[in-house]
Amino acid sequence: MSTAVHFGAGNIGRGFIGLVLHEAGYDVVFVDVNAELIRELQSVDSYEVREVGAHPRTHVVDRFRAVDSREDEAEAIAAVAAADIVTCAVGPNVLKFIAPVIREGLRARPDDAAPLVVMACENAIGATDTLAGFVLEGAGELASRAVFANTAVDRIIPAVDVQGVDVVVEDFFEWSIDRRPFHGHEPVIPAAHFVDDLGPYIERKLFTVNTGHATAAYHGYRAGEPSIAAALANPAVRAEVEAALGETSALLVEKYGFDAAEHAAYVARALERFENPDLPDTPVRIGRQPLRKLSRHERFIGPAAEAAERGLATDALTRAVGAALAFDAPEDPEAVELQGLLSSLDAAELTTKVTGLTPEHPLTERVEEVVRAAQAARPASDED
Ligand SMILES: NC(=O)c1ccc[n+]([C@@H]2O[C@H](COP(=O)([O-])OP(=O)(O)OC[C@H]3O[C@@H](n4cnc5c(N)ncnc54)[C@H](O)[C@@H]3O)[C@@H](O)[C@H]2O)c1
Ligand SMILES: O=P(O)(O)OC[C@@H](O)[C@@H](O)[C@H](O)[C@H](O)CO
Repeated sequence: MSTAVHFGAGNIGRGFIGLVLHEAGYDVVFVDVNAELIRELQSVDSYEVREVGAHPRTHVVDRFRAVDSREDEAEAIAAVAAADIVTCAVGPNVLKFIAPVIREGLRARPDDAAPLVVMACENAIGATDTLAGFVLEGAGELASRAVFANTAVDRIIPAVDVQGVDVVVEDFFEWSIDRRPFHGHEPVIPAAHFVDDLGPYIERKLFTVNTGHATAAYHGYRAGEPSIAAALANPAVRAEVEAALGETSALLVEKYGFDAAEHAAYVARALERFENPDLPDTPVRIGRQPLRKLSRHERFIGPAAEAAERGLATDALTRAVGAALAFDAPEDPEAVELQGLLSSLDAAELTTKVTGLTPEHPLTERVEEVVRAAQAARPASDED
């Protein structure tokens, strides 16, 4: 039996990647550091993945086990050493923390074992390359023991409060995997699709689905909307989302030669997905970790910088940056840190630190303007 080790038994782990690998015939080993989640997974023989939307369907995942890598790192390492595939969905900022377990798992593999397939499933460009860098740091000799392949993952899974470890997901998913590192020996995962060039897929997804989602979330949050559906029902918010996606569409169509009508249909589908009435989602989940989302190669500055370099419009994307700067959800550590930076740095310092834009970049002046506006709009407080 083939085995897949998946790091991150959260929404994507259980509701998307773990399910797809299970249905591809793999025994799945979930590795997580959330002790309560692992205990819950260890206490059941199966869990349900409930697809909601126009085509509702329920899947049962029943060939898995769960390991708490904080409690029992040796077991997690042994699972990697014996696995055929390792995947992860932990968040891009967490890759460095799972790398040592994967590294020691690689080291423990039999010398004659087939190379381990390693694929990060994160909302970030080149996430597997980033993971590979951490895994092989000081262990370059292990490179021949693994095949690292970048992927793009797309399925909206909010943190719906369901009983136990069942997961509610949208009735759509897309998992695109770069086939080039496999040199013709791709793993058999029928529901995934292997592509010769992942670039267009990951940028289309990140700069359409995630840019649109985050634009709706940040403008919606600032407008006081409680859900993403309500945000998109707010005409002013919807206009901002459509304008921002108009700008990323112009970039993607020019950069990759996408058919404009086909891309417009992809955008329209994304908006429909956001509004799924059976999938309550919130601005706070979608806007989580604003410093990550405002960083240089992410869903706002990534496309806006490239659009500015091409002389394309960026006003809506920079307005979305302004809305993101007002995201002060107290339960989000990055939102709290961002508000601290807004009060302690000047516009130029904050722009450089948060967005990674150089002072001479054609987008920088416009971003500094929205930073100054955000700083001026912040309520005065004692410590300011
Ligand atoms: N939820 C979605 O709609 C969605 C869709 C596509 C992509 N993504 C991406 O998938 C990734 C995970 O998102 P999610 O929504 O599943 O988040 P999540 O919070 O539901 O799951 C993340 C899991 O990682 C675990 N984790 C944290 N540190 C760990 C460590 N050191 N070792 C092992 N596990 C660890 C957490 O305990 C949690 O269970 C993110 O990159 C996200 O951007 C999410
Ligand atoms: O997961 P994040 O924090 O990168 O972004 C929040 C949402 O936009 C994201 O989870 C989407 O639901 C997902 O990327 C859809 O495929």
